[in-house]
Amino acid sequence: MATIQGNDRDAQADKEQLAAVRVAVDEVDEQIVTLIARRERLIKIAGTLKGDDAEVRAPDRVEKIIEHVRSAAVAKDIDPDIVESTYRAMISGFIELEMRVHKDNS
Ligand SMILES: O=C(O)C(=O)C[C@]1(C(=O)O)C=C[C@@H](O)C=C1
Repeated sequence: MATIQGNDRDAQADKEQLAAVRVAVDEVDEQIVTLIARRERLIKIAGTLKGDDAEVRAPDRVEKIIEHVRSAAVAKDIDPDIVESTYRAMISGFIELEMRVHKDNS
């Protein structure tokens, strides 16, 4: 009878563990998208409250947010550069959304 031995068993265990890790990653992604949806609702409201395009883009506010999330990353012992680049990409998308909302409201 064939049995799984040595390296084969390790490879099989790694595959199973990777599958479990991917299930957990998918769950985290669901939670992140839920939070992004909440953030989007707030950004849309902000877009109706601002006076002009410069106020929508608010570069000083963006830098404050980046500073804040970098500190939060350091406190959680994760890479602040990954958090910063994620936030810059996300905020850039939200600025375009907020610009559209602002234009529709003015
Ligand atoms: O804080 C604001 O004023 C927002 O509108 C939010 C937000 C963001 O997505 O974080 C969006 C646009 C501005 O450039 C700054 C920040």
